Amino acid sequence: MRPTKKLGQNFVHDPNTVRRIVASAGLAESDVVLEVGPGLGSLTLALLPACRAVVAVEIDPVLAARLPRTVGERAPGLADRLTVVGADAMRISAEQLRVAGPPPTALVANLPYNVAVPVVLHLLAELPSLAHGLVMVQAEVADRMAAGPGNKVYGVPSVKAAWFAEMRRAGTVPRSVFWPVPNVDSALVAFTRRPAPADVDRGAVFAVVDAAFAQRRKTLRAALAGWAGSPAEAERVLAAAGVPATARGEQLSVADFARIAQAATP
Ligand SMILES: C[S@@+](CC[C@H](N)C(=O)[O-])C[C@H]1O[C@@H](n2cnc3c(N)ncnc32)[C@H](O)[C@@H]1O
Repeated sequence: MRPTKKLGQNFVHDPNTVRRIVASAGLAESDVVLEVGPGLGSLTLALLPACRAVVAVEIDPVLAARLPRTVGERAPGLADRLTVVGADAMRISAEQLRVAGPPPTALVANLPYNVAVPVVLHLLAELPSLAHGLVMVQAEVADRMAAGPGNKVYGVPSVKAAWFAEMRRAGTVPRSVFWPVPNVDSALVAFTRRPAPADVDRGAVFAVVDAAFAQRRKTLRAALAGWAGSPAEAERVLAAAGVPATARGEQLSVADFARIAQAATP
């Protein structure tokens, strides 16, 4: 096969890395694992003995068609634990996965790098059954996903990820374990879902986050003026939320953003 860059096809050929990913994922025997982008199946083969079932979502029809055969040849005793769904993980619905079997409880994936953040956010939003997981992503993306307020790489992905789960870095992975070798290093991010930080519409909170970081260097009074309708209204909402109007988005936690959205909700 010829790997395509567009689909982020860099395959892990190192058995130690694959074992490390599975060990770091902290799977229980009862877990149903959602694997995004199984590719040639190296991670899939290591996941199957460690959990109850694997649902593998692969966008590339050639790879999706080939995977059951690979598992049938390499791990015939475990082949009935695998379901392959040929689909785009960024758009997949809970309903599409429901027909594939029991709801997935864990996400474990070596993600296609160009869409890693939107895939993780989409799956956490769409599948409330996902309680924990471990993903391999580009090292800089891992930093951003796990960053807290005040960190220089804290931004939209950090806050949105924190809405759904506690995210933490779980080690780095050298580029040499991939074929073809990518021009970036990778890192692991582990997560555990947590209750939503507030009883407020997620879309409303994310709209505040997008507005606050669209003009990162500005104070919230200025950055949120367009979102609120005017600088005065932004100031009123911020005061009601107990957030200083002179603060910047990069200083706020997801709970602060939730309070701002709540204060703006009639
Ligand atoms: C980085 S490779 C990982 C392959 C394999 N898991 C491994 O570790 O060797 C990413 C995989 O995701 C697939 N992929 C890319 N975009 C996708 C999408 N939107 N939905 C599902 N799979 C996707 C690619 O075809 C590729 O197989």
